[in-house]
Amino acid sequence: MKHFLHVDDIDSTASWLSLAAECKKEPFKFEKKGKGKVLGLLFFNNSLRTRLSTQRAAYHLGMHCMTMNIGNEGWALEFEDGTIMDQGKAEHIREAARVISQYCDVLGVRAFASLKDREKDEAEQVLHGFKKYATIPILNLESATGHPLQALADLITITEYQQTTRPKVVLSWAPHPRALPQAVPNSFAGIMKNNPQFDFSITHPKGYELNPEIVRDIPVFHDQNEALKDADFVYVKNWSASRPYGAVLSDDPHWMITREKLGKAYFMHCLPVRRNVIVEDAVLDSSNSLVIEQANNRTFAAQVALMKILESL
Ligand SMILES: NCCC[C@H](NC(=O)CCC(=O)O)C(=O)O
Ligand SMILES: NC(=O)OP(=O)(O)O
Repeated sequence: MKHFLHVDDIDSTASWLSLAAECKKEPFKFEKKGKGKVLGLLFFNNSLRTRLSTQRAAYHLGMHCMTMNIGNEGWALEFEDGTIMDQGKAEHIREAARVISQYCDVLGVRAFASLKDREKDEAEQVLHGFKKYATIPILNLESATGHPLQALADLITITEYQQTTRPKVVLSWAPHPRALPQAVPNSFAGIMKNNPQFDFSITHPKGYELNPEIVRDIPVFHDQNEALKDADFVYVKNWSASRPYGAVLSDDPHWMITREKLGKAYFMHCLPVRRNVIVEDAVLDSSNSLVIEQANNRTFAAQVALMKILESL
């Protein structure tokens, strides 16, 4: 039984990418693989792309899909052990995960970082709670620290559009009015690190350092203009600071991506994106923007991850 929790669960980039291309060319080629199987999708947070693309991927594989906004519609879940449950939490993860495992064959979970309690976020309390107590494989639909399905879709997109063997890919921070998680930039940096064929670097203001275990030798620039020079792909995302944990230290509009800054590069973002805050209209409305193609590749990233899980059952 294989889970898909992290970009490191992609055991061979080449084989996953070629399977994604096969699925994209002929989406129903493997429609017998999931026959009679049920995919459960649990959302503790909002979603457009992840919810619909994963359902679509399940359809391509002949799986039945059940989706629940567990954060709003389910019983409030307790994750701590030994608690006297006389407050707001009605059900313990120990029962909930085992019960769901009787109804589903694979379980997708979306549970963002709280951005309040670093320890709980880094321990992936929700995702790992389901992994520990469910008896079926778990698919990460964006957790506290990672969004591997997004990173896989992004990798598929870059390989489709790259014009040189070693394109320059830059991950750039951009301003946002709210505090957002580091899950997307962590997984994008992680998948780039696992694929050294790309000339990858990161740019962000001081104080927005990503997880040092992921960043390690990746070049980091605090001067965005210097970082973006001659880039082929500019992947843009806001994230909140690591110290103080979850803080918004800067809303400097000079970090917004403009047409002038982008030059000839392709623009990438996982969506949803705030127009004229993260990036100006002229970029999103130009042929340099790959955001719609990235969102399309979410279906095939999910289809490949589900196929790998189904093969392991
Ligand atoms: N799944 C893709 C991104 C999800 C989330 N973005 C957001 O919550 C943006 C919401 C806003 O713009 O208010 C994030 O950054 O991890
Ligand atoms: N990119 C992404 O995960 O989008 P949703 O949050 O809409 O699922």
